[in-house]
Amino acid sequence: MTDSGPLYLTDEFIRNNKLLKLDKLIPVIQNAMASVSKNDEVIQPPRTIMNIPSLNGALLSMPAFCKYDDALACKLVTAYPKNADKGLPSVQGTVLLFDSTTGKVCAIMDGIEITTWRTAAASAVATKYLHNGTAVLAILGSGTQARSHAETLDYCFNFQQIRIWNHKYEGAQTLTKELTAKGKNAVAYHSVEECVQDADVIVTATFASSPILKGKWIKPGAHINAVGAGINHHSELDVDLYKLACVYTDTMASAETELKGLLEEGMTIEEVGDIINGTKSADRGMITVFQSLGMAVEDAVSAKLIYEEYKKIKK
Ligand SMILES: NC(=O)C1=CN([C@@H]2O[C@H](COP(=O)(O)OP(=O)(O)OC[C@H]3O[C@@H](n4cnc5c(N)ncnc54)[C@H](OP(=O)(O)O)[C@@H]3O)[C@@H](O)[C@H]2O)C=CC1
Ligand SMILES: O=C([O-])C1=[NH+]CCC1
Repeated sequence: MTDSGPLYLTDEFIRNNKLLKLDKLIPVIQNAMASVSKNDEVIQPPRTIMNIPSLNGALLSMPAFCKYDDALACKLVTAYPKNADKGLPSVQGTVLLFDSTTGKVCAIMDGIEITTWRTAAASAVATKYLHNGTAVLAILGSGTQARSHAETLDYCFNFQQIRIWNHKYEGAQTLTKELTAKGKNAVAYHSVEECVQDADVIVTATFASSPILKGKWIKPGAHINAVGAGINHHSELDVDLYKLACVYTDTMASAETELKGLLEEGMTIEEVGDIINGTKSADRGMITVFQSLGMAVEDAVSAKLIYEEYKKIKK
């Protein structure tokens, strides 16, 4: 019996062949988020987060099975915040996609495209279910996630203005110029307070290890997608903001360990999936926070989507 081994898809191939288009990815991610909040549809053990303090890096292992999409996969992903100094992405990884009936590896994929777009798609889904307005989008950070969030959220909501703040102003200017070149009304800000004033939707996508966003700056009813995962998952927003807001996440199973600090403060956290499924209703009018942790099942269904799209172009 001959076996040519698993398919290998690079980030470049996935990007160049448009195997992860937003019109297909967003519904797939929405289904995954909804499935997590239903019994029996997703198997997703808490991920292993191995911090390596001496190297200022981390390695995460993220396996998942989604019955709905028949997607069995495992992502290994690293986060090295200082990689920009070396001209490398901070978050890199590999996703193994398995045949769920035999356990055979059917594809090995680079994980940057998957992580970049599935994270923004999850924020777009959360925003769809929790927001109250879409005139002004404010993004804190100007890296990979800031870019994918600008594109994905604008694709979904067509904002009148996109504001960018970065701890180094040049980063905000660069991303603003890129967005302006694409015909967007984009503005770079020196101050976070001014950037988020009266914003309807805010994204935090930085490696900040102490709070950069304060509750007192946010207008009532604004929605925040808190994406950054520096030293821990809730370092970008100050505690007062969490206290003011209704807080949602992607999976409570991870929140119980990764958001332990917030839960110990007595905060209630709900899954966005329950809102999608209609089993709970959103608190419209309140400030809402989607604390994105990132889920293995998002990687699994994205890898499955890429594999199916690849089979179409190879026919
Ligand atoms: N929730 C999820 O599912 C996922 C979360 N993430 C997290 O999202 C965040 C952004 O990732 P990504 O865009 O890939 O990384 P990038 O390195 O591409 O971007 C990081 C951004 O954070 C800024 N930054 C770095 N250090 C600080 C600091 N101390 N204070 C404030 N800003 C800072 C950088 O600015 P500059 O470059 O100018 O220094 C840059 O704008 C990370 O925390 C990452 O772990 C990533 C993937 C998935
Ligand atoms: O979910 C994910 O892939 C990640 N979360 C933080 C860094 C990478």
